[in-house]
Amino acid sequence: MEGTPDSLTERSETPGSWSENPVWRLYTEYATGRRYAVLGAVATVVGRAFALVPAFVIGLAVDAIFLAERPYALPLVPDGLVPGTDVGKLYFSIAILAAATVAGAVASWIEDWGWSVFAQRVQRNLRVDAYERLQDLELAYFTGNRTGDLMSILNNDVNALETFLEDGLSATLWILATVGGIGLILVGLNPPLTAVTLLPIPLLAAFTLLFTRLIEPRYLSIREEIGDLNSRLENNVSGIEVIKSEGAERFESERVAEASDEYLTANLSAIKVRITYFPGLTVISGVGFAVTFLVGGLWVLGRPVFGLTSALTPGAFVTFVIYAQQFLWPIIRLGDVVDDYERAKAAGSRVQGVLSREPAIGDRPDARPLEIDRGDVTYDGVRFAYSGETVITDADFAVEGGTTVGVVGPTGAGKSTLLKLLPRLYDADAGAVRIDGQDVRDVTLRSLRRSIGYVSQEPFLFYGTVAENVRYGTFDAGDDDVERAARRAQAHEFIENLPDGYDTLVGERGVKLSGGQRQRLALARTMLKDPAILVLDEATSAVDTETEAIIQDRIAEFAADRTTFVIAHRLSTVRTADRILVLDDGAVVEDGTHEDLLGTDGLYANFWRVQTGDIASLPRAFLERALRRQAVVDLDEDGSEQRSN
Ligand SMILES: Nc1ncnc2c1ncn2[C@@H]1O[C@H](COP(=O)(O)OP(=O)(O)OP(=O)(O)O)[C@@H](O)[C@H]1O
Repeated sequence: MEGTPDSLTERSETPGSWSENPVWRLYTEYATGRRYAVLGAVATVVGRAFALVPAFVIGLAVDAIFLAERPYALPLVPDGLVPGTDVGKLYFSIAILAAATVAGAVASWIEDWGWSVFAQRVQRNLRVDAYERLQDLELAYFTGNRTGDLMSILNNDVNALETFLEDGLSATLWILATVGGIGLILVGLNPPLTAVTLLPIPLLAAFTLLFTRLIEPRYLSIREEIGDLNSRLENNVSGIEVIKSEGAERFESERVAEASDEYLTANLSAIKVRITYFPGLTVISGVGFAVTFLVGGLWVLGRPVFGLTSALTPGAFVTFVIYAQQFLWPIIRLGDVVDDYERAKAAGSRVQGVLSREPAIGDRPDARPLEIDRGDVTYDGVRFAYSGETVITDADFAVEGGTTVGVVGPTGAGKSTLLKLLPRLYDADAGAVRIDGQDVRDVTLRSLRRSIGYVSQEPFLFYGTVAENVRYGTFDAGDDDVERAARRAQAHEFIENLPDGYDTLVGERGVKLSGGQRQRLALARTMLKDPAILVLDEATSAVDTETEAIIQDRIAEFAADRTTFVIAHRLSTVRTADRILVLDDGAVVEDGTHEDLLGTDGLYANFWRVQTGDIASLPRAFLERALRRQAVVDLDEDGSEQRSN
């Protein structure tokens, strides 16, 4: 529902959804460099094959050179290549060991390269897609979630998924190749002893299952805590001016410490489980290995175990024991993979929360581009609520194209909200907003927003040059157009006085501009866009009255042939408007020209008295209401602003 965004951490309950299997989903949807994964996979298997060579050659050398128990025969190596003397065979064995080591190192390089390129590309694609989907979501989603938490999803969670792809997938294949290859060799060498080696496997599997059950909720809670911590840090860095001016450093340090403590607690809880798991795996496989060594050793000595025996030469036993150790080691490494996978899964469920959310405001399937004729705007029985809190109770009015309409009213009356329904920053809950007879929900968002210039109360400047900020949204505009727009918005003079003129860097880390200068840049941006409909939401509130008078002239000239809404507290800003709408508690209570409204002697007339300093003649009822209204906007216990009635 509008205004009630889902929680970021909401997880899909669909069985088999990709939060259950993030790797598969990532692989199928985001892998553009699959050939790199294939290269990595081939290199993993080939590398494993080279790693098997030493144990085999050492066992063979013991039996053939030192004990003369079997002939020196290597698979794939023609007998003619094998030297005749024992010393020659020893050198030959060492040469093979060296060659296998070098070949293994080359394979390892290719393996790392292949998997890394693959994982980095998936990470890039996933981040870009998650960002695109996020920015398509409606404004309510952003006001309902914390910036730091969203950043944490786009950064930390996407990175956690990439880590698994880079290390986890290659390690899984490495384990499969090692266990499969060595398992086959062990069976070939001695099936009964292989059965002994396999004894700890069911125990390892049960232990791993228990680990995943315990670690899963802990990793999810870590991801949530890191989101909380990020939000706190992001909020404090943005609000550093208030922290300093309020002397709230200690208070904020404590809040950061609290969030860090919660993150620490969540981490320690997971660490306790993880550090128990790894030694547990080592103990189980170590005991298993000791049993293999004992049983095999007794068999080499010709002693049966539980009535069972098997023929085994010392060299074959050496080979078997080295392989058995190599067989159990990957199973311990499996712990790392399971651990990485569990982290990736927790991160995946959060990324999925973004990816699976459909924008509440988007184009209908049959949406057509908005066609502007005269620029008439109609609000037809419009109602709107933020999270169930009704703000627009009934807006019903029609504005003729080309008209300039002032919108005034007490603070919190719903003026900004009313006009945010026009470019569909929010959608009305009931009724319809129409432009030239077309319901704004029936036209494409792109065409709608191209046709409306919205200058908000607190304009945002991106880090970049002044020219880039003015050009924002009309990216193909030339320098002359930018300058013309800046002159119209009465911004050219102060821009020329900046250190690098239009090339001065502004926004975060750039030159600091005053509120009035920012507003003029935003105005220039909208004038450059040249929209058919203009909404100025307190757009000149921060400039001094003298400059405002000059801007008013320019705005009037610019607005002459386009439908314009001007929200203002300073009534002088809207005095000359063709028409003024007075809003109170979400409803239009008065409608007319400045003179009409003074004649009506209602809310507007009283505002006018306030602004002309004629306080003495204000009716008592108006003053009492104004005082009551001040009490309406209150702070709740969390410190967030709320309407209390
Ligand atoms: N994103 C939001 N989520 C929830 N409530 C909101 C949101 N934005 C505004 N409100 C609430 O809606 C009411 C109307 O706000 P709005 O900004 O439209 O009033 P306004 O008349 O423009 O006020 P002002 O003159 O102070 O700018 C206020 O009570 C405000 O607290």
